[in-house]
Amino acid sequence: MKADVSSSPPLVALRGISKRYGDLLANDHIDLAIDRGEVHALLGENGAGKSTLVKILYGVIEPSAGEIFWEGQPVTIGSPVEARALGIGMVFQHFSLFDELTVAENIAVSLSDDWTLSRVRNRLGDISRAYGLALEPDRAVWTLSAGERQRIEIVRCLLQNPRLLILDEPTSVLTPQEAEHLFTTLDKLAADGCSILYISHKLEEVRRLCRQATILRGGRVIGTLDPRAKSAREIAAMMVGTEIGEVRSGTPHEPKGSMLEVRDLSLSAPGLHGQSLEAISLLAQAGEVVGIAGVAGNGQSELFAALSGERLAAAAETIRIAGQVCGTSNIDSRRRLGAAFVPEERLGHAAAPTHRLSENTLISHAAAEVSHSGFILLNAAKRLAQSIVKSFDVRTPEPDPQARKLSGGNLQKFVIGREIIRRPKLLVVDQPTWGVDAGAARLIRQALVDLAGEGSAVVVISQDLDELFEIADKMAVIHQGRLSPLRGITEWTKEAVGLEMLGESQLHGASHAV
Ligand SMILES: Nc1ncnc2c1ncn2[C@@H]1O[C@H](COP(=O)(O)OP(=O)(O)OP(=O)(O)O)[C@@H](O)[C@H]1O
Repeated sequence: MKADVSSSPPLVALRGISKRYGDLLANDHIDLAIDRGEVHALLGENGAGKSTLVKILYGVIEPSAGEIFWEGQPVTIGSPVEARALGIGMVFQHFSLFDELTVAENIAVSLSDDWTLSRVRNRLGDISRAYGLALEPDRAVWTLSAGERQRIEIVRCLLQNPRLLILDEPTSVLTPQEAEHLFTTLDKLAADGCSILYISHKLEEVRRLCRQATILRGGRVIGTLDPRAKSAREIAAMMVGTEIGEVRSGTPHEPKGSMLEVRDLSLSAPGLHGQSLEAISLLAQAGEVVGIAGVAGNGQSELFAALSGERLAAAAETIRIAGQVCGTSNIDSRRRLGAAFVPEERLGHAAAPTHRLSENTLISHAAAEVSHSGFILLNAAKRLAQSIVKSFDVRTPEPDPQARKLSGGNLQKFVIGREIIRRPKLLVVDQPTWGVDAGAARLIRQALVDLAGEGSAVVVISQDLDELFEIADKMAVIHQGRLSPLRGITEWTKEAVGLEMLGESQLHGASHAV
């Protein structure tokens, strides 16, 4: 630790921090020190104990053992209020916002009383501009995309001039340009002496940003390093303890018939500020992965809601699944046609947090295998949950835990596994590898490619362009509720996708002969 050699103590030092959940040691005698102005990465596979450690530092959970030193003095951080009083700010992986309140109101309620609404509004504009984090103060949070919600969390912290800023997967829902803005901001903050503890599974950005990294595995520190001195591949191998391979492409397949056909789908915006969908047409055939790229907030969640039946189209013929018209059918009817859906928000939308994994299988497996004559077959549900856990390498802290007890990436594997194991004819998945580690991302991508290889159609809505280039056979880009033409993946370049994302392809004459 740097503390021993530098003349002044580090800003924060953790010594022997442990956290026990029943038999599980989520943190096992962790030592970690961060100097002023240091950008320090906390790395580790899903379930390694990263969130647990930073929640301890932010006063959300109490450690079972160990000490925290702030500028050399022992401190007890009993709550987030105490953490903030010390100068610790945190941006969480799961957002904690009030849907019905506006952006400015959400920020004001979380700050101390001297932050009046008008003061927040005034500062919000400055901060948003300075950091490239565009936000409209009067928009209700429920109308915002995940990316925009995360911006609120980041701005909320920055308004408090933190001395240590903790960011848990901050770029998962940002566009590459927004992420680059954020890095510039973080560089500036660090140059001004603010320390940053940065959790990310994106190792290239860790290499771009951080000078120090601590790697956790199984709750223990297994090493510290300068991430610039190693390749992303080497760091990933250290994290999971083994080399991570590439996704094997499926056997080249001839698309075999339409599994999803969308014709001229238009839907008004769900609320004042949501995105309307404009004449969307899309074809996904058996045996292929179709990618939908785009910047958050351009209609992805509205498209997902329309495809899944959470919102209904005006005419049934607008959407066909496996050849059957279903534009006005609800989600259960669409599941009965052989479709499966994985929404972006895993906790709350895709999984019920306080229910056990076995109970969470009922969300989409209500038919046949886990119920009979209206009765739930609990043992069958448990067996099903177990087989998902096994096939998708879901690491659980106990047998059949509540969903909220899983780390973010492990819950994602469970939710995707729950749908894939049904062998749907059509799978529509929104942001499949959000917050999952390199090993788990590979597992999920491979599972999607394999599903298509077995003859299903897979529609992947993703902000991760590299992911789409790796697994999609065809791709379209969504921008302001309109979908670009669907093209074979090899016909796309990153530049062409970028222009479509910005809605500028027509200006540059890149597409659409009329
Ligand atoms: N409330 C809880 N009760 C029981 N076990 C828990 C609880 N919260 C976390 N765990 C377990 O503690 C371990 C560490 O989880 P943690 O969320 O810290 O991992 P992580 O490294 O942040 O993972 P990810 O990258 O997936 O977010 C996991 O095995 C997790 O299942």
